[in-house]
Amino acid sequence: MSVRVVARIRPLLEKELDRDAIVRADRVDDGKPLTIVKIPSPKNEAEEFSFTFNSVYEQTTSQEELFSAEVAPHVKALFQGLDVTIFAYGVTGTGKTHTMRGGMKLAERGVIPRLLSNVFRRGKKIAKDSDGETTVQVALSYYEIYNDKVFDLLESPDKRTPSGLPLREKDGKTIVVGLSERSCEDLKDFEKLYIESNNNRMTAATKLNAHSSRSHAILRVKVTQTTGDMVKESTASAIDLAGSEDNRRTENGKERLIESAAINKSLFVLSQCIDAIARGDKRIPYRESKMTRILSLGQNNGITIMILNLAPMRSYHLDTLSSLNVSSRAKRIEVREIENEVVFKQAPRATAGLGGPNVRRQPLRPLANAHNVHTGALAAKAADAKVADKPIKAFSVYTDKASKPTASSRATVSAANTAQLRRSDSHKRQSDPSESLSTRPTKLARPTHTTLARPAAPAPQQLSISAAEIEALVEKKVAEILASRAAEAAPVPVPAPAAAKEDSAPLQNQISDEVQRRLEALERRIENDGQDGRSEGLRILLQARQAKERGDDEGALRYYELALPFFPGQVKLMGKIERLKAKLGKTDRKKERFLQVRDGREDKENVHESVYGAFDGAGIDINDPRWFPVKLLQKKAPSSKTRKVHVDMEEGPTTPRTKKLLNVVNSRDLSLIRSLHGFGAKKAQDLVDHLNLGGDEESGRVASLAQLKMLPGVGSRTVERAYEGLV
Ligand SMILES: Nc1ncnc2c1ncn2[C@@H]1O[C@H](COP(=O)(O)OP(=O)(O)OP(=O)(O)O)[C@@H](O)[C@H]1O
Repeated sequence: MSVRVVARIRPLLEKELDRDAIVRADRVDDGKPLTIVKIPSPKNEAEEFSFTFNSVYEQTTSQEELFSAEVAPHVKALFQGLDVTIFAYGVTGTGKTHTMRGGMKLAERGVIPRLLSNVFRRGKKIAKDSDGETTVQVALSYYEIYNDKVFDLLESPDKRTPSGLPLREKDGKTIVVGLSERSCEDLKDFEKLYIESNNNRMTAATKLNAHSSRSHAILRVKVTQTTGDMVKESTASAIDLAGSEDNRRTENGKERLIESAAINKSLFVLSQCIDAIARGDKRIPYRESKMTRILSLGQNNGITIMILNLAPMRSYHLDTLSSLNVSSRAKRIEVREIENEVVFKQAPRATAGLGGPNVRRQPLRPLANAHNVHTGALAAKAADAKVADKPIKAFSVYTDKASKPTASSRATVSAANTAQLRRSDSHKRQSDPSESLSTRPTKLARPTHTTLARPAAPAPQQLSISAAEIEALVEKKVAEILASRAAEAAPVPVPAPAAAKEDSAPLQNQISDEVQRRLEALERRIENDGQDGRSEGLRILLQARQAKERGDDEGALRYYELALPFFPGQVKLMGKIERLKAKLGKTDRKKERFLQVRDGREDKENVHESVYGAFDGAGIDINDPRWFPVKLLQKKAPSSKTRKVHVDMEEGPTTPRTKKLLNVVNSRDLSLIRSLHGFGAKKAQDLVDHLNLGGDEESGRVASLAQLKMLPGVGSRTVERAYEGLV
């Protein structure tokens, strides 16, 4: 499975003015292809956000150029049996339909007709080259998902039922019951069908765009190649997604809000799936929305191309940032190292403010969560319900490649912005070593946030930061640094506890030089810790936690097991492993029994005995340090005290200590027996039960230590420990 995420900036439309264009394509270096989208910060024009993609297509890119670069190369793969899925994602009016469907003129035709044209051409060539031995059939289905309901676009709208077409599982696949499929002979055939069915597509007016598409339109092109008995089937899916705009800026009515909630939910799941595919996760949450479920997204070997459509206009500013953010998450894995960079410019640009005569599209209310994926309240709710801990945007922050920010330029960054940046920096990844050094997130960048956050003049509270507060700050920062390290190694950022972030926000703005110094010292300490493997272990643990949080139990188990050698004998960690194993049906009962001992669910004191008694020869490698701390494995030579006990038990006279021990045992008093070393609750209870079976206190009396050690469940080691414990 592979994902490619590209951005396409549409040209200015007739009434749009050049001076209102704020989105531009850029490259990491001269001579390199365009891979960066740059957009100013809505809060501070002096700052510019950079989002990196696999490829960026600027305003002048023609339909032909886009198709040749992004889709045509995969037609071959389609005929080799791979599934190809192409999405157009973006805000209403950014050119999704133009990209996928295009105009009527030949040059304006979009991805879909070009794809079909290529498919028919290649199909014919294959048939010809095989002298007719191989036949190629092309069949289409075309449907839309509107308000989470599936409607067949090849059928007339009056045949629709309000609930849409049902889904069923068949042979492990999700099928849309009753969805029609039409075979297509050639391009003309296709165009006729496609034009007809597009008329059926649900469109509804929103304030943003009178022809706004409020449904996802999915065209599936099934290619069947038959050679004798051999049948090869593959599917190309082209999806024109519904607009991803923020409801709060569209003044939608109730009906539109319901539509938007459904759209946002499915787009959210889509972005999660794309992310998961790109990370190479085993678990893709494709079942969580109808669209991804029907597409079985990420379930087969295949190629997914996501085209992010962008309007260059200022009036789309916040929505553009939102969708850049979503798509960059998807892209992050492909271009791992330099996504979502925030570039601090040297000096504020003398650009116009956010207003302007051409700002027609949205009132630019400053939204605190400008970087959220879907900022609509309903979407947030849906997202909360589905994924309680949606990963935070992974903004890497680095200094402008031309020069590092000077003190003065740093000072231009507002505290609010830096708080936002700080939140994200904990998820920063390492730079791609292949990138020039100047473009890499510099180490300087991370601590700089705190410097940036420092008010120009020290606030009075700054002086009142107590040692405890500094400690708390340092703690938090360490957690952030560790999380950041983990994020560098892991594909997905760890969501740091929201509460902690909220708490720290006001304080972090007051970070003093002292804190800064201590943070640096701590960083160094963590670096040094790394040498003894502990921080590596912590990093793996964090990865495990991330996997667990995204519901990937298999992955979590793998990481926990990997972390175990760094923390041999760690009871909690082993407990986690066993619980996960139990959940995944992988429990080894014998190991579980051992863990009961280790967890204190069984007698901890008796661990030696349990190790050698219960597990000896039971298939557990007791020399495996993952399971047993070395200390416990080394059978110690009996101490002089132990030897004394042996003598005492076997042949020596009854000492006061022996008497005392036997008295406790013979008292049959549970709490007294439990107070003995080596006697946990269960062992004590077993002993009392056994003694009670033996008759009254006189007849059932234990007369010697040798007799005591013969009792079931007691053993010589227990007796030794109990004896030693009685000082
Ligand atoms: N690359 C382009 N070249 C020329 N015109 C374009 C381009 N992209 C978009 N347009 C024009 O911009 C307008 C909006 O595009 P389009 O309808 O494709 O947006 P959309 O994202 O599909 O919107 P919706 O979500 O409402 O369907 C249309 O008039 C379209 O012709």
